[in-house]
Amino acid sequence: MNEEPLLEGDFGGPPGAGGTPRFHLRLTRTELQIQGGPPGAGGVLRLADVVGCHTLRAPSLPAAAFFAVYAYPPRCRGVSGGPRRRRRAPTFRVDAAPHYEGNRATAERWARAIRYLVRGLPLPPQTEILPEPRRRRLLLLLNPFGGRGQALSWCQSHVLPMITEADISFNLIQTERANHARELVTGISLDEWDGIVTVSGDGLLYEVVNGLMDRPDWAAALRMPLGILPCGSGNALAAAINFHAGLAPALGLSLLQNCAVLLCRGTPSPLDLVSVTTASGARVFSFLSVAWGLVADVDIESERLRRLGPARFALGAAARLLALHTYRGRLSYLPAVPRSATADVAADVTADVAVPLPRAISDLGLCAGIPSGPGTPEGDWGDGEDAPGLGDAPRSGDAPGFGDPPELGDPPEFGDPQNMGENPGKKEGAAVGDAPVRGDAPVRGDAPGRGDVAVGTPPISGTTAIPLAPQIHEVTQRPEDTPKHALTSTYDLTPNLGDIQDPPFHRVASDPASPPKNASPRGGPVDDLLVPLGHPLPPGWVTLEGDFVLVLAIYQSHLGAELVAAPRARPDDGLIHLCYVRAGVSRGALLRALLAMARGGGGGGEGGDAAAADVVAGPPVSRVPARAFRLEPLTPRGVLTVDGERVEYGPLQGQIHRGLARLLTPAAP
Ligand SMILES: Nc1ncnc2c1ncn2[C@@H]1O[C@H](COP(=O)(O)OP(=O)(O)OP(=O)(O)O)[C@@H](O)[C@H]1O
Repeated sequence: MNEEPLLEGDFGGPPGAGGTPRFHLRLTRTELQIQGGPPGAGGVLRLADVVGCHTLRAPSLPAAAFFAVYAYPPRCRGVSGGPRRRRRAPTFRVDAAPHYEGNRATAERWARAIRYLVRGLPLPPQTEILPEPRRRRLLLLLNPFGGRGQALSWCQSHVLPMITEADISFNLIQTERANHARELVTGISLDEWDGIVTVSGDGLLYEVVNGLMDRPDWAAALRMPLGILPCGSGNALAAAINFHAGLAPALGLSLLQNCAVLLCRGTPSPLDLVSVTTASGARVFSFLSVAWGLVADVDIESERLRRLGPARFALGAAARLLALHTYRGRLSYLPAVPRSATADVAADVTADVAVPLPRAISDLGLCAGIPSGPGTPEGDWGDGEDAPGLGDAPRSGDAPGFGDPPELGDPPEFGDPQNMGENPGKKEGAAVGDAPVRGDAPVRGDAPGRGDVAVGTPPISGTTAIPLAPQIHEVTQRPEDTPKHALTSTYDLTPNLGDIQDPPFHRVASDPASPPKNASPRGGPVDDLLVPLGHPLPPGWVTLEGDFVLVLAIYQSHLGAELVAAPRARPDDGLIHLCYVRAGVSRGALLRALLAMARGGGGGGEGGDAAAADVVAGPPVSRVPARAFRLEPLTPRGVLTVDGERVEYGPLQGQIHRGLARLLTPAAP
């Protein structure tokens, strides 16, 4: 309540409330403070929960103007999956001036100021003459079969009304088959859109990223802001966005509502991509993870349990724990740590045998800290019921909740973009097949911004001097040492069925001779940290050889909506968080590690994230921050996934490209 108000004024209630309830409003940068009105009507509306504000007119009160604030504060606590949000639309009457024009000007001043604040746009000092912020146009791509198949109904009931209130115009296209989204984005006209948003799981966004990379103008295409509305079974990126926004862990509809609110408030921010090259030379771009062993097996084997939603992963993991497999292979990586810090990294890596890793890494300040609090506080806007006397503006297409149905203001200034009566989702129905559902006709305007973002990271050269634990042997790697069988074996695509003995790992130092750089086989930046698969690694790389339960290269905090795998990972930290568990781990220790990950993702409720950050960090999970990695499976059969999608089995390698893509995330207040 102490923040300096940007606007302050006295207003009446909605049309049906008559003239008596009067409200005193104060608008600050972070909240709308509502005082007065009937008992219980006051309170504070956090702008973090507000998606838009429209001006309205009531025919029965021709001189008055109204403005409605659309907010979705979290309501119920204790609901499984996190707090649900409930729509609020407090509506205020402006009636101080004798004529409509004067009242409309005041209502519009408030509405625009709120819209600016919600979108994080800089407010000019003089708020009297705010120009209308440009309307955003989103291309929504929806997989009707993602997750439990609820994407379309959830989108219609929860997303489309909200983004309409946020003045976002959209086209909604349902995908008809795998790779449909990928094909679509290779052909779209980029400057018609301010963002591409997938409504499904991580797999659909993976298609979009790689479709943009297929374009000849891939560099410009990757400037297109991307968003995700989670309706899949994994929803890892959505959970990471939720996490970094400081919101309480959420699942299902709660997570979707959170992400929809965040999207309405979103501005583009950098998103790291990892280019992954497989044995055949295919190159894909990944925003989430590369997995081998337990994680990949569970992901692919639980596909048939898709209808269970996120529970499919818990069941799959339980089955895999009972029949634990190990995989022999060679994991090499280019540490992300500068030379001066090698001692700490060495401690971590060597400690694969004995000491937890991530603490030392975070102590080096390489990773941004995780948000301190588990969730943002709820506003004190009543306790679940509508405040008496403070009528909510009707939902678009709903019967009005008060006597006189509000109307648009004057058409020239309050035209379609403000049209409260318009609800594309309800009015027109969502398209099935490739007929797009039109929201409002897209407005042509500025092409999406093309800010400069660093592509790639400077190579780190030099040979790392690492003190070795007694169990680990250093070997100088020469070309003839390259495991030819690993590079030339025929890999089939069935999971490994046999456990393998657990010999100690070997660290292999790389050959200092300067190897050839990896050429870019198709669109995308050159992988300047990599040499072609099959060539000896450049100086500065570290290699571990042995038997693994899992190897996971992850660049987001979450592996699934309920699984925090790298709590300190940020979407743009320029790091591959390399996690691995070596053979010999007990089932109990592995189960504890998985449960700690699940606690971080929501199983532990609020506060779980921070606690899990420490638990997940310890043994048996070893972690190394890296810029690039190479994985050479020596077990001839197994599963490899990129962003949860299966790729050819065999050696692969990847390098991070910092901030190569852009992600729609909420603007800082
Ligand atoms: N209309 C469609 N019919 C069949 N498959 C589709 C269709 N649209 C997309 N796909 C494919 O479905 C797969 C899964 O999609 P998606 O990842 O969006 O959902 P999910 O698997 O439930 O979620 P998650 O990846 O988060 O677990 C992707 O490989 C995608 O290519």
